[in-house]
Amino acid sequence: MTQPLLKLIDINKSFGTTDVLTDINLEVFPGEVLCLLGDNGAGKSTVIKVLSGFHEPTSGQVEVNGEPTVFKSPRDASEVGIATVHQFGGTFPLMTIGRSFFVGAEPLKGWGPFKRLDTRFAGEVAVREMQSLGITRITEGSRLVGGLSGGERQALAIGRAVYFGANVLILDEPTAALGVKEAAHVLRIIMQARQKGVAVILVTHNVTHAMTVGDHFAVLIRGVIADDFRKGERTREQITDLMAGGEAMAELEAEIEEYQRTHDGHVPAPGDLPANKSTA
Ligand SMILES: Nc1ncnc2c1ncn2[C@@H]1O[C@H](COP(=O)(O)OP(=O)(O)OP(=O)(O)O)[C@@H](O)[C@H]1O
Repeated sequence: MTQPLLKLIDINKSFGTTDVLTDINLEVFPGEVLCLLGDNGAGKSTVIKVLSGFHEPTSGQVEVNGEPTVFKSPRDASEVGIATVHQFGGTFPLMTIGRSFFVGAEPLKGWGPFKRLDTRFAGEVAVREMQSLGITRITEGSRLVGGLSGGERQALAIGRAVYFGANVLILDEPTAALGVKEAAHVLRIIMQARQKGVAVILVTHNVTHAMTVGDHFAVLIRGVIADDFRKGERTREQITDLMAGGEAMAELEAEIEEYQRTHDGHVPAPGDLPANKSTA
């Protein structure tokens, strides 16, 4: 098997006395979609922030292509080809598509003090890259980003990341704010990035979306990987139950342990534990 592009080994992350991630082990290969699933507060964003250089882990090792690597900043992660696209594509509504595509890496034309953005080139490349991801409605690079749909903005951001050489694409809830058709389009784009050999890490609450495009799945509950499996190894119901029930079960287990600790190891009788907080 080829080497993982990116690997997390025994990663722990604490903020002060709060342990947010515990012994996270994950790997992602080229041309593979790894889905990171989990309920609110499970630690998904924190994993992404470790992977993209925003947070240094408290302990553990990140490897890129088998090499131990320390990201001191997001720039370090982006230099090795790790790109993160956030929910709304991280694009600028008042910019043209072309300018937004090249922001920070503007293609210039002219000479010396007369250098200016080559708007035609920028627009052409942006439109071509969006079209290569199946967004054929967009033909003018001079259109404003603010007029694009949510799915089109995602395509612009993903196209940009791939064009600038991303080999690991981290997508943070890319379908969360989209309608059904737009979400399907974004999932298609993810498959296209995967076919280009990009390793995709898809962070989502949506089990259906994950199961549609995922090759490998990790379910986070309270900062721990509660399950790690490949396509076809779990049913949709099993994953949904784990995500919905895992948190409540962990809470109950902690309450029972606490009761036993403070009651000489006795098992709690009915009524001894706090009333059920869940209304589900
Ligand atoms: N800088 C921080 N300082 C203290 N606690 C933090 C910090 N960042 C995150 N946390 C805590 O870590 C836990 C995990 O948060 P995180 O944002 O990673 O979860 P998530 O799975 O991405 O949730 P959501 O789906 O709601 O975005 C939460 O309890 C959060 O309050």
